[in-house]
Amino acid sequence: MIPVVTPEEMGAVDAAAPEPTEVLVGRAGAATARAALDLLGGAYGRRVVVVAGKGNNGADGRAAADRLRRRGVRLEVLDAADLPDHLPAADLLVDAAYGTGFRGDWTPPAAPEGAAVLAVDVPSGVDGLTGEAHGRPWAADRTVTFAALKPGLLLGDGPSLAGTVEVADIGLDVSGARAHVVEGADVARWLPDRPRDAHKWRAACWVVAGSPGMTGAAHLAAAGAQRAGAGYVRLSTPGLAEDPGAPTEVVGVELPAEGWADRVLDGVDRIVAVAVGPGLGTGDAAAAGVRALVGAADRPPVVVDGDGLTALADDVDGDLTTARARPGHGPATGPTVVLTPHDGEMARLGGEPGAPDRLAAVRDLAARRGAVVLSKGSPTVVADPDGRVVLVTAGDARLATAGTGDVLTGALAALLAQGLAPFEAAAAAAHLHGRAGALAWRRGLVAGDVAAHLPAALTELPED
Ligand SMILES: NC(=O)C1=CN([C@@H]2O[C@H](COP(=O)(O)OP(=O)(O)OC[C@H]3O[C@@H](n4cnc5c(N)ncnc54)[C@H](OP(=O)(O)O)[C@@H]3O)[C@@H](O)[C@H]2O)[C@@H](O)CC1
Ligand SMILES: Nc1ncnc2c1ncn2[C@@H]1O[C@H](COP(=O)(O)OP(=O)(O)O)[C@@H](O)[C@H]1O
Ligand SMILES: [K+]
Repeated sequence: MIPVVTPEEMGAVDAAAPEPTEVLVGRAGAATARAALDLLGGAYGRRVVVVAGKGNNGADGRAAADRLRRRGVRLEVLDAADLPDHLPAADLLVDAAYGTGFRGDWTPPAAPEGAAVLAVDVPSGVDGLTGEAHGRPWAADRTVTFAALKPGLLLGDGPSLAGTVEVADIGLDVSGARAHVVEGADVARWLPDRPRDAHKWRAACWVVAGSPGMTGAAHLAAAGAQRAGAGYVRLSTPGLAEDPGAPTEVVGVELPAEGWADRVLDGVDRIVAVAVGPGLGTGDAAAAGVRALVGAADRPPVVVDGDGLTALADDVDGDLTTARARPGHGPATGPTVVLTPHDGEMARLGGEPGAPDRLAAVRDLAARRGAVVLSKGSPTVVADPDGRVVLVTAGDARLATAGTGDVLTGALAALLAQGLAPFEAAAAAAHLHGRAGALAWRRGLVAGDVAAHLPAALTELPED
């Protein structure tokens, strides 16, 4: 996992550092110079313009300039507060105007024609916390950031202005970071090996989704569960007697349109995880069923999505979502519910989509609900009530097609069924879902393709 530290948290890390700022600036400058040489493909005779501000970000840029000059680079260092209308010609522009201490607005003159742009810590003008661009910052080809990623490099305008991001170790201790970016190696570590004596019931899940005449979401969730490694998938659409369109290997179980939660609770003995909500509808019977199931003291871990989330809107203090799972089902301590809202559902749950500090907003909602919250988007953010947060950057705009959220719900249930704790199951599902989209088609992707490529995403994970 790659640590992610807010500008404010970075201030505390900095204050706790045993070394003086000049030493850290020296290392930051050295890392910047290395990245510059890499971008330039050499040193002697190359032309570099460094735009440096009056704070430590500027100091990093000046330290890099000193090193590059010693290597034979033709250097010009310009004061960010006093720039000409036209910057001199250059092979590389080093953007060291402002870093995490930026405030206000920044609309500099255009970058020199043809010059590559290297941003120091964050592209100047991009808010290190929110990723919001103020003014018209330069779009970097590469950003060298120090000690840890900053949220602003991952959120809002950050990803499109930062280019390729490299984290340079400058000797600061970021082991206390509360947020991380998930990598394939993490997912590989969390996934249990299939035991030699595996049998299908070891990873059985029950998908309760869809409504008569609206079965697509249910099929996609079931397919997501199958392809993310569930041993057995039971599918029920309340009020629907038969569902000939369901995937072949899925076992259909009939549920009445009303009062179905009791029937589910009666039948969950061998079921390790439940998914509820996609396409269920927003009628009273559906909502009552979701509330009764989620609030039951003897249910397996459950992932709630779509209309299931709407049914939980009034459960503002998490009375239902903090119900304990049945002993032996799910983790002995910690949350047993995962909520997977998109921004609209997030608002319905009383969360704050579009909050300036998105990580804090998701963390707050998880704490209030006593549940893991997976906030869908670019990137997806997962928070545990204990304050841990991960960002999943694997997915991209290819996933913006109807039904992909249903696939994610099923995949998440399958990972819960394989024994992952809710926080890790959510993070792993989002990662695999994003990778599945990336491994499928570049254009024309539909949600079923994402399910179909989950095995490829599982297979490409590094050996643990
Ligand atoms: N944290 C660490 O451990 C380490 C951090 N390091 C580096 O330090 C960077 C943070 O440094 P920083 O705190 O000095 O802030 P920085 O981003 O240089 O900007 C603040 C200065 O700019 C000014 N200013 C701001 N906006 C402005 C505007 N629109 N227009 C005009 N002026 C404006 C502001 O002025 P003031 O508001 O005070 O008037 C103040 O003087 C960080 O990103 C990283 O690169 C590394 O060196 C090593 C270890
Ligand atoms: N631009 C994007 N970048 C990354 N992921 C995206 C993007 N747009 C959508 N997604 C992902 O696609 C899925 C959409 O889910 P959801 O909004 O529930 O759609 P649906 O209800 O149609 O299934 C989520 O996993 C979301 O994170
Ligand atoms: K900068």
